[in-house]
Amino acid sequence: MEPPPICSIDSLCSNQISSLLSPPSSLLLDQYYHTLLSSTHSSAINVQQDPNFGKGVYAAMPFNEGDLVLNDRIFVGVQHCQNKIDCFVCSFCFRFIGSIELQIGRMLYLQEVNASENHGCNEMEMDSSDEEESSQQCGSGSSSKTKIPLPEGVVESLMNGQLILPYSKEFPLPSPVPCHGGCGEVYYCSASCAEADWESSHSLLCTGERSDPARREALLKFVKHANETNDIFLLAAKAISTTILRYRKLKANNFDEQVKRDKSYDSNNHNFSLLLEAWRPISMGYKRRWWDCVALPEDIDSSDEASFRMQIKELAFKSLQLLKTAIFDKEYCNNLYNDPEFIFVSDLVVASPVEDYFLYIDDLTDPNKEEAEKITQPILDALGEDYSICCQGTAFFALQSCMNHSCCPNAKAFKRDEDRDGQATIIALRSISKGEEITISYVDEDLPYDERQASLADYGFRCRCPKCIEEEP
Ligand SMILES: C[S@@+](CC[C@H](N)C(=O)[O-])C[C@H]1O[C@@H](n2cnc3c(N)ncnc32)[C@H](O)[C@@H]1O
Repeated sequence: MEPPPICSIDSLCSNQISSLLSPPSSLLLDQYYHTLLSSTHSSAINVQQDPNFGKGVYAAMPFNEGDLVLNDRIFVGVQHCQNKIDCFVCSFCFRFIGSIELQIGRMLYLQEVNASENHGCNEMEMDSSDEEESSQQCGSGSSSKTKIPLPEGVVESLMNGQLILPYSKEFPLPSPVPCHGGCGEVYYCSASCAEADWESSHSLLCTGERSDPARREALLKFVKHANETNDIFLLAAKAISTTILRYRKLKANNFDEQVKRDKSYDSNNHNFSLLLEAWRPISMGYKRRWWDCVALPEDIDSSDEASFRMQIKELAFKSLQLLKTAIFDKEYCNNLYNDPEFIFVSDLVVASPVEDYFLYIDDLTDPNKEEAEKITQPILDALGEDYSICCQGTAFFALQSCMNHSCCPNAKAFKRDEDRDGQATIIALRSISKGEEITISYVDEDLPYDERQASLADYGFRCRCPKCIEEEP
């Protein structure tokens, strides 16, 4: 197979690219995380470096079992393509929107359309998920055998608000706010989320009538390619767009000041340092090349690994070229990011209010339960197991991504009842003393030693936590 062509930018700007990709200095790291922790009021933790494990998160105060250690905001995140059929969520904070009726009606309607068109997205799904995981990820249709369709017109009545389900008022959801760029693709839980998303990335990625027609066409090609291959490219597009927009903002704010201060300043150098500044949240994160760390799918023999990796490397290049055509920014593209290195991403999960609703109905006592179930049972039968599908996606969390793994962790990522959006919530599993490292488990820590190491190999490292050192044969 032909290796992908090397873009001339690599040779023209190789110095700048390598300076962007080189690991940040300890001083920069300390300054960055100090500022990030104070701006997010996360005074309970700090980020320190260890010669063996790199960055890690440490307790700046003691925690008791069950205490909240960290609520980490999403820096960039995307909902998985197929999950969009099942869960209608805010495109910025991933909170469920609309109403219980709209969630259910929309899910049943879109599952039906999807089944009849029979063209799923992510046909070449290639993240570390195994088959079971990716069927959960796709959600739709996973339990179609046990589903009993609703009488005609019911789905429509759920979607248009004519049918109100008993007790659904106990689960109010924010009204959907459409994207003001007019793309009709994304919705939000509030005007402030719509604005924040527009400002941070969507103004470059919107395919609505406010965008230039040539760009729109190029963007649609990029999105189609991502949907047909791997939606990690959509996350990368958000990260790149966020950087470009941060850069433009920094430049606009700094330019006049610099000219006033220093009439002989070198604008090229200055712009490059602003670009570095804009890229900082990503450059500080833990990064690896995507095609190197994607787990080898089970149906691919290890002797074919090299050609598999070459194939997905080409996919990444193709995706990057399509994105560049769509959101070309001369200064950004000539200086930054021609090499799809990817930040360490985490799963994004938000529990479904539809599941909570049916659990609530189940907990009612007769005669209220009996009365409610006359209406809700046929709906539950139509949904099958899909009634509990949660919002799933991938996101980059600036602080959570600094947390090292341990097979005997003292904290875990856990959604509490009040956590209704995509933020990463970390809870103490036991008492943690001040100064102790806070660790989470990336895999099931109850698996035997060999299986843990095999699972962690998908994350690209061999675990050296105290439990593994002790159990090492
Ligand atoms: C999400 S990052 C954690 C933060 C990272 N230490 C850093 O410097 O940014 C995951 C990476 O940290 C290292 N790491 C985390 N836990 C480890 C462990 N238990 N044993 C060995 N390396 C570990 C591995 O290099 C892994 O790929």
